[in-house]
Amino acid sequence: MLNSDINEKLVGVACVEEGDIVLEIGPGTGSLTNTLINSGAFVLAVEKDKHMAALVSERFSSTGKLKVLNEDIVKCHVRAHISSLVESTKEIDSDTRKSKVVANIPFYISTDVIKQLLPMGDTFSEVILLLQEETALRLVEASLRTPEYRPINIFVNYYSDPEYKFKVARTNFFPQPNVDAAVVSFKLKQPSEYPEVSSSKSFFGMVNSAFNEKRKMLRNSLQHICTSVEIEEALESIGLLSTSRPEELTMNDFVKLHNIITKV
Ligand SMILES: C[S@@+](CC[C@H](N)C(=O)[O-])C[C@H]1O[C@@H](n2cnc3c(N)ncnc32)[C@H](O)[C@@H]1O
Repeated sequence: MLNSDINEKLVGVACVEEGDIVLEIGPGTGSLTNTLINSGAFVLAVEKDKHMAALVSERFSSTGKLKVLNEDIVKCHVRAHISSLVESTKEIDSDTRKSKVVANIPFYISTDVIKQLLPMGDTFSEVILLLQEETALRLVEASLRTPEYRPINIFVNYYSDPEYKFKVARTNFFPQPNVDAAVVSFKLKQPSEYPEVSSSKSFFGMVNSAFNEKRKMLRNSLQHICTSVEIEEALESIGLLSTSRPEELTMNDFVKLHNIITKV
């Protein structure tokens, strides 16, 4: 369970307003749920544990502000559930409003949740997560030419504008974990704002191939797409060295490279 001051700060970062629809993941006994409901939100909570789901549902049943799905978030059809909720809240203009995600997630599903939710800019305006601090720093602050720089950084920047909000010391949790946490906000891009690539599948396929052989130069690791000479020419045409390795390219560099080498 999380200290109530931190719940307040977490909800404050999300600027939750009366009538907002908020997805919460793993509500447990409902301490964050309580703060969300008190801020005027309607909460869709996805809780894997049957007993916890029943408990939290019962706790807030009189408010009419909580719907609990007893499901694994990773397998849940989030988009369909949110859009039917938006449809059913008649007084709200469903064309203009966007739902949010505010969650103290189980740390072990962080990567799966990020991969699942960040491409949902058509459904959510913002995803605010309490993550393990190390994960938060790796996702938001990993710099070029460091071992922490990975395909997930390209993924995060492709779909969102991430921001590290604040650290949450382990003493704010009960029971106390062995690690500190941090709150990160991911402002989701609308699908029309995604970098222009012919296919996101082909783009991330190229990024993953590049990082699979991280120590190799791109002119060697991407030879399944085109010849090494063509890769060298493409790199030089976007102002990079022909000997570049994946950790030297920003997300925009990868986009430019992809758009050239998939056309040759
Ligand atoms: C509040 S979270 C834990 C948060 C804390 N940051 C941590 O990692 O220990 C714990 C809740 O998430 C639920 N949970 C765990 N995995 C889940 C999943 N895949 N989908 C939905 N709920 C899940 C658990 O049943 C539990 O009630």
